[in-house]
Amino acid sequence: WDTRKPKNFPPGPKWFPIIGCAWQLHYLHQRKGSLAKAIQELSLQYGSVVGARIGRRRTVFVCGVKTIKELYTTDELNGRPDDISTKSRTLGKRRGIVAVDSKIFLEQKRIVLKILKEHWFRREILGNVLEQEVRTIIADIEKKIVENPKMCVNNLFGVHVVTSLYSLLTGHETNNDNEDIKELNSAMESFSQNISLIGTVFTHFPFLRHICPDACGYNLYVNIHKRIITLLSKKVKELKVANGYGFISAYLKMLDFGPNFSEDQLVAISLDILIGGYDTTCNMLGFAFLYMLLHPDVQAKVQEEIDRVVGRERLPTLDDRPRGTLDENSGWENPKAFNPERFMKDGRLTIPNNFIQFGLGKRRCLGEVHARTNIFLIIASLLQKFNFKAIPENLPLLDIFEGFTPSVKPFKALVTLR
Ligand code: HEM
Repeated sequence: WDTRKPKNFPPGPKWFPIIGCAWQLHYLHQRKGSLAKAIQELSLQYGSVVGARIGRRRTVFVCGVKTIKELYTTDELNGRPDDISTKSRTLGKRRGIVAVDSKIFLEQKRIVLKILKEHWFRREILGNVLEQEVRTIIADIEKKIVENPKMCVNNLFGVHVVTSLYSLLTGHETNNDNEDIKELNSAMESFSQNISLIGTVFTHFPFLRHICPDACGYNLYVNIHKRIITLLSKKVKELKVANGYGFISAYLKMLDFGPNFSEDQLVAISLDILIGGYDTTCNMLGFAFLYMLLHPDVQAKVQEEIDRVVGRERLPTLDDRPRGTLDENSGWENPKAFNPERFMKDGRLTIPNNFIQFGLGKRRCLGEVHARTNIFLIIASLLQKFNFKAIPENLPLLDIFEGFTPSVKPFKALVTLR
């Protein structure tokens, strides 16, 4: 609760007793509309590394590509806190990959990547599963067009993203798949709307969970994780006798590899895969389609390219990816302009070093192959089949909703068959 800053702590706003600088951050967050913008504002004053204290937690914010890269690639900064938020997600003990560090982290991440490479990141498996899933999204949209062509675009993906992650985990090898996917999708929706990566009231003021566990978000946090863990534990039990081909079955065969391998650890890793893959993929798709609405000229160019490379007779497949360019978009020279063509040099796709949306170093995203494949297939296939137009009386805004990770606020589009 000390208001004095430790020696060498990065510069930042003044600390008050108990709350630290939570109030200043909250005020700036409200005024700027998103935490990222609030931190950018602070970095103008204090530099690219800003020191803060929110309740008990000392927090350091890092701004700018150069400093973020340094953060990702400095080993000492790959640790994770052993606190109430990392423990209470997995029933009282730190488990999985995201919330652990040191040797157990390196060992478990290496094994997970090995299993994914051998069992999932293969053209004939990942490509086929995701291509099938895209056909289901298209059928859903066609049905919706008949009912009402004005539809909420960012709600179109959740259940499909869950289904693809569920396939990765289970290989769809049990009897209750549909009911389980429904429950998982509902839990993941609740997760991404109510839980924030930057923490919530009880993570910054842990004592509040004993005084007002509902109001400080503790009960919700524990209950949402419990819902997901209960379902995953049931799946692990079923797959112990089903002997399937998904990630869970492969890991179950390794339970005698050492003291860090257990069913609880397997459930926690599966939770990490869902949490790492759901919100991020849905949000990236939300942003991509919002930009397509705001920039119909870019949408038309992308459609022109799909028609030229793939045609209209069949859906785009993974094999078309090297011949298309639309899954890469971010910008540096004029970052606020939506200009995917900035990544084309001499007719070839050229990805700059600063393109680090999947992180870098030891903590780099382990689902990158899955995410890139899924995003490519969904965007290419939907733009081949449909036109997405803004609705004049309901124009979408680039307002940020701060869920688990930032997303665009729900928006509607007029969707028609091309
Ligand atoms: C567009 C989609 C995605 C984006 C933008 C994204 C981004 C990231 C980033 C930046 C990190 C590093 C976080 C850190 O430094 O702590 C990360 C880690 C992670 N991602 Fe992804 N991700 C995406 C999709 C996925 C998918 C589909 C999966 C699962 C199949 C996944 C699973 C994970 C896991 C388990 C980690 C933790 C790795 C670790 O702690 O070492 N992600 N992701």
